[in-house]
Amino acid sequence: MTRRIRFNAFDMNCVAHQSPGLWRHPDDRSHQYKELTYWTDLARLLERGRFDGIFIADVLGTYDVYGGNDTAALRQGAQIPVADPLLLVSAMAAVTDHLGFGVTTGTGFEHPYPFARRLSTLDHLTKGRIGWNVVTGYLPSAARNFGAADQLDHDERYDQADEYLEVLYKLWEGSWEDDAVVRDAAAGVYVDPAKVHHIGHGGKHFTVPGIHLSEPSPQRTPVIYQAGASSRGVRFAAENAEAIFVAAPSKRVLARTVRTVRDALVAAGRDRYAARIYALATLVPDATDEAARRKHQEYLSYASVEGGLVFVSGWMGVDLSHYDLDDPIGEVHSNAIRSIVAAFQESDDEGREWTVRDIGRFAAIGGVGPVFVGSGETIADRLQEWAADTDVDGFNLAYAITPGTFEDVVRYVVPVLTERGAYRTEYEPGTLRDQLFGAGDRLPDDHRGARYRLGAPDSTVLPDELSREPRQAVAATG
Ligand SMILES: Cc1cc2nc3c(=O)[nH]c(=O)nc-3n(C[C@H](O)[C@H](O)[C@H](O)COP(=O)(O)O)c2cc1C
Repeated sequence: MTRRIRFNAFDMNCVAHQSPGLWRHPDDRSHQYKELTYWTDLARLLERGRFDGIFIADVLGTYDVYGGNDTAALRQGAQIPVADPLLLVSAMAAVTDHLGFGVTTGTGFEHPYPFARRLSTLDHLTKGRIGWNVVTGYLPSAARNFGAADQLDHDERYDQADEYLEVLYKLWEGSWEDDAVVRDAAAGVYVDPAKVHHIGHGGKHFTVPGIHLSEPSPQRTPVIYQAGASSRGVRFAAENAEAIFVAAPSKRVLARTVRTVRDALVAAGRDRYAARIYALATLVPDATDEAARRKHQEYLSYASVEGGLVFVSGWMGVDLSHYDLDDPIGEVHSNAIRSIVAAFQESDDEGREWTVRDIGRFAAIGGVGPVFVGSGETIADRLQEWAADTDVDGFNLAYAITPGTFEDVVRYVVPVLTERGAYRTEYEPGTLRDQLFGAGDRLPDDHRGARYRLGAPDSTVLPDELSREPRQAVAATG
């Protein structure tokens, strides 16, 4: 049977998300990120292309690792200025019916209580099309602006994220019963208090005794996305994620990453295919291979190696301005994104060692994923070959220019894959989770979040008689 390929669009509320320098291209509209019409036009386009969703990245700091300050990042517009990802969703949801929304927020910067409500609100407003990309952060500049001297240690950030998710699962899955809202006009009862439960959470980082503020939304827990690829990150993803973003510069590294992730899903007691895996890639299609090659060359003429190094320094947590451009990357220790360091410490698919210049040039279009250039047929061949050889479910598509790259994908690549039976011909009905797995709107019973449902083993819900006592009494027992 022909293997089906899925697409996600990768964007961010800023200019030239993963293509530093390309904001100078005359056809790039990324500087219009401040206008709703940029986002609503893009959402319509992606839905026309039957993408699974749009994934909106975010950081809460500047890329000030390169050169030890934020001068180069600002000059390059390297994900700065950057605006809020969540506020874009309602507008895009209003002009689409099926497109999913994967929004990124970090677990280190906001208390889970108001965050739980914001995502429930978006799940209601999108009719169940919201996903959350759980990130633990990697920029020390973000931590500093929240009052810390530095970010927590790499693995500790994941430990804290574990508890963050525990609080959220308790609020989303265990607080309100499905039939709690009765809207009984005759009896004058809007909510049946017996069906709303105080979650009773007390942990190392958070104390949340009360109820969730929102009533149950179509999916309750949003689709959980994750992109950590270190060994601790993979364990976290395997326990929580339903969609996993991976990024690797070569097919060999990608295949190994996917195998590791799928093995980890099994080790976490889940099915090998319980999470959809999307690999980062940038496509440069045109009517012919030759036209696409010319277009790629033109894009490269705008790409900024310095901008690429600003990003990679931030991702690696290593100031690459100290290296000679022709130095190999060698042995470095990272407290940022360990998997990216490891990926570049391997030779590329041709067996060459990566130098600092190679990395800067490579990352200047589409970050650390491959760039496929050619006609729709040529690119479809590559995507099908990579999917078959690496076992990914699909691709998370960065852009060289926006929306031009996505227009080209919808125009040249989607029809070829569809013709080959490798791409969906229409959206299935239902929520984002149902679109991804065809197994309903809610988390499956073998997912970690299900353990916090009312009556499930890890529920800490307070007994009714305690939670409905006058507040004084509850405080005394808590
Ligand atoms: C494709 C991809 C997209 C990511 N997007 C973000 C993002 O938007 N914001 C962020 O803080 N981290 C982002 N990350 C970083 C990861 O979520 C994770 O925090 C990081 O990889 C560190 O974990 P690791 O060392 O386990 O890989 C992304 C990683 C990848 C591979």
